[in-house]
Amino acid sequence: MKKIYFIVNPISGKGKHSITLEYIKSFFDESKYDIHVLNSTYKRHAITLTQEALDANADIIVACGGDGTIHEVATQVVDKNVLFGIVPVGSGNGLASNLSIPKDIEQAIIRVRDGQVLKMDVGVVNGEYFFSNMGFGIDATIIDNYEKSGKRKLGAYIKAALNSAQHYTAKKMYVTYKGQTKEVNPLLLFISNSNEMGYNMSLTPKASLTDGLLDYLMVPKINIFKQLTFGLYVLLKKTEKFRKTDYVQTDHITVEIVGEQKNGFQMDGEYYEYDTNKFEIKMVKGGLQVLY
Ligand SMILES: Nc1ncnc2c1ncn2[C@@H]1O[C@H](COP(=O)(O)OP(=O)(O)OP(=O)(O)O)[C@@H](O)[C@H]1O
Repeated sequence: MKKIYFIVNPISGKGKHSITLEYIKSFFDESKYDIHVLNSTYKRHAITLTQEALDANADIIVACGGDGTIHEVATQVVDKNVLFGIVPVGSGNGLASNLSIPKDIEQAIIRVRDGQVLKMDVGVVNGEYFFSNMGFGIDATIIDNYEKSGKRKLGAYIKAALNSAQHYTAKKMYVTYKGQTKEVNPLLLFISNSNEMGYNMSLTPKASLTDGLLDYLMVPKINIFKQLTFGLYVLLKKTEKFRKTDYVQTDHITVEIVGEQKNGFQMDGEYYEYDTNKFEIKMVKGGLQVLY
């Protein structure tokens, strides 16, 4: 008998999905599978629910939500003998797209039942896991402003992006990789495991979930016209060809932010603030066994 826990974020995406125990059971043979459904009722609740599933010796734990929910569930199962599944009902669904997991709920549940296992790499920043990407530049500021707005609509996101573009101030940082240290003032300092950010967009099209490497992309603070040009390179998925871009693939990066003691960054699309100015980013190769 296989024990499967589905951890559902009921507000993911537009919150219009309804993944109930009865619905999920209709896909599984009851003599072979013991199915459980747990709904998150507040931010980061999925972490506790995943612990509950682990304590109950789950064989498979499935995150039903967007990249935020995937982050909360997956952090608990890295390097554990549990399979991880995804039913992508978020708004962006970057990681699920990179794994070619269908957006159709029914098809995604069938992947959990019949799919193959991929041992995917996991990023680590100062001991915290991330699965898609993290960043110290304007992406972090946009997410911070968006979260502070308290709204979850696309309009709030666009407003946060415009506001951040106007008021963003680049911080001086020292970045070290492959034995060399560079001083940078980034508009973007983006480190990615996945080749998709969601909405079919990518800053790091060459990234692979299984190459043991992180893709580092740094674009310095540039004027608004050059930013628009860079936007075109993003749409064409050719960011590394933009003249000012520094793009490398490596398994170890350190970032030291000059001047401030408290520093924020985004990780899998959520904003975090740490009481340090030194960050070490590395990988757990093949640390997550994901069904796809
Ligand atoms: N019941 C709840 N009420 C409020 N927030 C919740 C609840 N359950 C989970 N959350 C929080 O909702 C946030 C967003 O979740 P998630 O990433 O799954 O959806 P999304 O933002 O629509 O998708 P994406 O990240 O792909 O754009 C997460 O930070 C999660 O902790």
